[in-house]
Amino acid sequence: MNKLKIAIQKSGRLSEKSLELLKECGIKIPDFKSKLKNTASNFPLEILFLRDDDIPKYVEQGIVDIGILGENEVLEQEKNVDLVRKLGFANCRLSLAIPKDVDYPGIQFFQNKKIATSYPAIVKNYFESKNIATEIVEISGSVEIAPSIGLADTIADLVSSGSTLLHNGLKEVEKVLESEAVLISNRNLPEDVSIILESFLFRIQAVINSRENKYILLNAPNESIEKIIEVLPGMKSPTVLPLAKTGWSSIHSVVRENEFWRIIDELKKFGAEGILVIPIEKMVM
Ligand SMILES: Nc1ncnc2c1ncn2[C@@H]1O[C@H](COP(=O)(O)OP(=O)(O)OP(=O)(O)O)[C@@H](O)[C@H]1O
Ligand SMILES: O=P(O)(O)OC[C@H]1O[C@H](OP(=O)(O)OP(=O)(O)O)[C@H](O)[C@@H]1O
Ligand SMILES: [Mg+2]
Repeated sequence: MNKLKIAIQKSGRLSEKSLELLKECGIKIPDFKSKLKNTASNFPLEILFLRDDDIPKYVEQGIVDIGILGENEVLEQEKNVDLVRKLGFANCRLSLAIPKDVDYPGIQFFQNKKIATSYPAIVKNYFESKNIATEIVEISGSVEIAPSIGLADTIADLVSSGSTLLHNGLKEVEKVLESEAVLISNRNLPEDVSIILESFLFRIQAVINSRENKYILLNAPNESIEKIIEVLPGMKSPTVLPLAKTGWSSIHSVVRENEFWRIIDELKKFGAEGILVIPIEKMVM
């Protein structure tokens, strides 16, 4: 039987979360730390552990069928691959930063400036679209050091918490793009491999749904049930069960993680009590 071949980052910002995703999809990889190529024991998947920069090329050439890496790297390399789906981790942005004591009047500041970056193609396209002439200095890491050693006037690099910029005397002035981990695929997958990919994506969807949602249980006076149901969407509609105490019911539903606190406040207003919120292991819609 044919296998789906996936490339994930060997070590770095994406590796742990990529492996965690496979694990939550129920895929077992024996002895994964010591082998750069491995086979899952319970799913037709072969895993290659690579430098993230090499993944787009391998996917384009069909050496692997799919890969997990940062959207920033996919955009930079402009390879012929399909971006299949976003994965909701390794969220960051590619931003322009300048020395913190320098005034920033607006994007024209960058006219004729030297910009150090590991993302020359993205930065070049960005400034070309704005008709601003710049000189790009390509470096592969420790980009934030460039202005302080006279290598460039400014930088374009990935930012998440902003602490690297802060510790290197820089301030963020423009966001070029937002990025997160994505799954990319070769454009000409054989039929049997596409079928395995579909089944893998189905599992990923269930895992991501479960991460984005919580199961909620609460008790409410019967006269509030209608109002409470209005704020609790549920997968179809909430489950309502009578409690032993007359005039009261237990309501069960699913809420989105990012709406959770707003919903809780409304529920309390309608007299909800004993609210329990439980993580969901897997969620198939
Ligand atoms: N501070 C951050 N917060 C969140 N995500 C980040 C951050 N920095 C980088 N990333 C994401 O993680 C990806 C991998 O980053 P990492 O620093 O591990 O890459 P690398 O040094 O090029 O690794 P490799 O050794 O595999 O070439 C980046 O392309 C980006 O998508
Ligand atoms: O805004 P922050 O939370 O400080 O994160 C930003 C830093 O993270 C990334 O580097 P990383 O630590 O992955 O090192 P590397 O570039 O050497 O791989 C990025 O290149 C920035 O330097
Ligand atoms: Mg790399």
